[in-house]
Amino acid sequence: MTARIIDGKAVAERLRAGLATRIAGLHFRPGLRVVRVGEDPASGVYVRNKDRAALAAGFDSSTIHLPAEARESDLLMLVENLNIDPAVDGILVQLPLPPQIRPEMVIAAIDPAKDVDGFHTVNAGKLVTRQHGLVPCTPKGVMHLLREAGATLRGARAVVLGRSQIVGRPMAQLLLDADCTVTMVHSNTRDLAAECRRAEILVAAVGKPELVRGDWVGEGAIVIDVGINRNAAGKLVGDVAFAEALPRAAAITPVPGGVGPMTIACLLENTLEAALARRGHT
Ligand SMILES: NC(=O)C1=CN([C@@H]2O[C@H](COP(=O)(O)OP(=O)(O)OC[C@H]3O[C@@H](n4cnc5c(N)ncnc54)[C@H](OP(=O)(O)O)[C@@H]3O)[C@@H](O)[C@H]2O)C=CC1
Ligand SMILES: Nc1nc(=O)c2c([nH]1)NC[C@@H]1CN(c3ccc(C(=O)N[C@@H](CCC(=O)O)C(=O)O)cc3)C=[N+]21
Repeated sequence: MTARIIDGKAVAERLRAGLATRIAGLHFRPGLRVVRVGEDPASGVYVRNKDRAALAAGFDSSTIHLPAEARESDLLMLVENLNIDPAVDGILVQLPLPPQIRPEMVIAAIDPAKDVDGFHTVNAGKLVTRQHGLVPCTPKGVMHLLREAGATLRGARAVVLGRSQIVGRPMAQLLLDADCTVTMVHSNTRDLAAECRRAEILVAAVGKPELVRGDWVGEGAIVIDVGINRNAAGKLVGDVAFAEALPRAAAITPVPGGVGPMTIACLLENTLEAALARRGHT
């Protein structure tokens, strides 16, 4: 068998086109502000991609760039101004931040109703208690891709590799809510390969280039590769050895062109959701 390649770029384009249509029918433009501090080169690419996609879909989007030496209090004051600005529906503070700024303080300062990353404790708490809130973009994008791939979720054995606050944990929660049988594996797991091999749905979010080898992938598994890493040759690769996984998986996402574009599309989806919720639509 050779796996079907799940085209995240195409799915993201369709999602964004749907958002553009909905926004064209509104009497206002949902507002997104992306805050970038310093010059992290990877952030530069993502922030530009977000801005371009947001503007194309009809959002009122802009990036606010603070210098690398900005103090935590400068950023907190900026967040407070965005919180009270009625034109702003979504606030995203690009991570990582420079070392003098504590990310948890900044995330806690964002109005949960404008927290389009879904990182605030209020939104994280809503996710685990199954209340309606803003859901982190990357796991939300993965769920879209699984549905597009025609995956049967109910009762499926899902394995999530990685347990970060922004990807692994919310990912496991969403899979659980979709009635998967979920296993989370991490750096203390004994025999990672064996755990992964049992997965019917395998989501890799570890940040280790090509950690998941071909023989970690069960026959017919659906493999979602969240990782975005540069390998020794400077090439962009995922957490899964793509060529090795291809003959075993039923479907697999590529890197680039898989989960990454979905993260941006879901950021826009969250911004529209936040804009409607703030105006009393549900
Ligand atoms: N496509 C997209 O839109 C996005 C992609 N990413 C990418 O996804 C990847 C993961 O990101 P993120 O979740 O933020 O990363 P973190 O570094 O926050 O978390 C990594 C997780 O993987 C686990 N881990 C690390 N090494 C190993 C190992 N050798 N074996 C088993 N488990 C391991 C860690 O375990 P432990 O908890 O035990 O330390 C941790 O839970 C990165 O490549 C990142 O660039 C991230 C966000 C968005
Ligand atoms: N507050 C915050 N929220 C985030 O969601 C957030 C963040 N900080 N910091 C960094 C990570 C990473 N991230 C990506 C977004 C898009 C692509 C993406 O579009 N990737 C494309 C292109 C990749 C390329 O060519 O470099 C692809 O995979 O095809 C990747 C990664 C969001 N993150």
